[in-house]
Amino acid sequence: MLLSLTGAHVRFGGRPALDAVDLDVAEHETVCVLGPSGSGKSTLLRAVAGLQPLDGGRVLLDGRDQAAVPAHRREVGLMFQDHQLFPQHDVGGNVAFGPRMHGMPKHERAARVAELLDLVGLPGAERRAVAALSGGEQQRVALARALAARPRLLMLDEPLGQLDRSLRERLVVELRELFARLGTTVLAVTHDQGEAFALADRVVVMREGRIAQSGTPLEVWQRPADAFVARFLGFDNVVPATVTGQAADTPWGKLPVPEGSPQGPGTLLVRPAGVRLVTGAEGLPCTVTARTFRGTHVSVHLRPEGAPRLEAACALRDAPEVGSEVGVAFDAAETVLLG
Ligand SMILES: Nc1ncnc2c1ncn2[C@@H]1O[C@H](COP(=O)(O)OP(=O)(O)OP(=O)(O)O)[C@@H](O)[C@H]1O
Repeated sequence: MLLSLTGAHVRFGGRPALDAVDLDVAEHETVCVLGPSGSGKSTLLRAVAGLQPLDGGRVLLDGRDQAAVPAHRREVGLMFQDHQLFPQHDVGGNVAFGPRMHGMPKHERAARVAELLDLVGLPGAERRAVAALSGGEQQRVALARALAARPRLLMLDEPLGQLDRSLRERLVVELRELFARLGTTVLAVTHDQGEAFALADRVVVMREGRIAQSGTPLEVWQRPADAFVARFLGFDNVVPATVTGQAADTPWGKLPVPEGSPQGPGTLLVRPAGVRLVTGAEGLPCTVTARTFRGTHVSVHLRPEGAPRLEAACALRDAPEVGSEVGVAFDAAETVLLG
């Protein structure tokens, strides 16, 4: 493992910000830490970078305990969300900062800077003023600067935080390609699940200083560990359920569940794609309370009588009007028992 945290604890005024965190990052792996505001993501990065001492547990880089290693001697690069470029330096001066600090000779530095600006898609931008760059360009310069010192581990805090959506979606693809090409090991934190799922080989979901779930994007998406993770991912159709065979008793009535589902009491999730609108008197009667266009589909909000609200994903042309009465049927293939 390139990075291992074992039993990492950090407390602020008695409250845990990191609570018994165990986390491994393998060489060449990109791990994205995801979680709501205040769940401990930045504290985790700062602890690895040596900017935040641990109250318990260990940080190992390449198997070596980092307790006595000061921040500037750890082989990690850190890129913060407000990219903090030096406004008095041009682009080249910003990217060359780390190599200069490490005493790299001038001609080597120039070659390294040119290579990195090429990599991040800003070839020949050395002499441009950072104030004259767009937000996305500044982000790339910050990334080139973080990569310039060739860190063993690159850590990104909300790397694309302030950019608009289309730029973020484009950059996330470019970053993934770049990291694969360079073989960079990356630990990134974000509160944006789309970003995390697009960038990561593995996502780690945090809750109140603890790891709620760790897995590949597909594993976490298909099988959220619990109701918290499911809701954090934006799934709202989550209810208590009791499973017997291939049926579950829920507040929405008896629902079909996949073969092999855990039996007895539990928590059930139905993805919006598994909430089908049916005609006439069939299914669970619901009132349509809202419709939101999502580009590829319409998210339809439904209020059943005396049961928790539901969200359905509908084709654009099939979405019913707000206020209409519809019936709902459930699809076992889109239903998951959590935990
Ligand atoms: N220097 C500090 N002093 C006191 N409390 C702190 C300090 N830094 C963080 N905390 C607290 O520790 C907890 C975790 O904070 P942290 O910044 O790691 O969360 P986060 O997941 O990165 O949040 P965000 O997404 O808002 O950046 C929060 O409750 C926060 O208030």
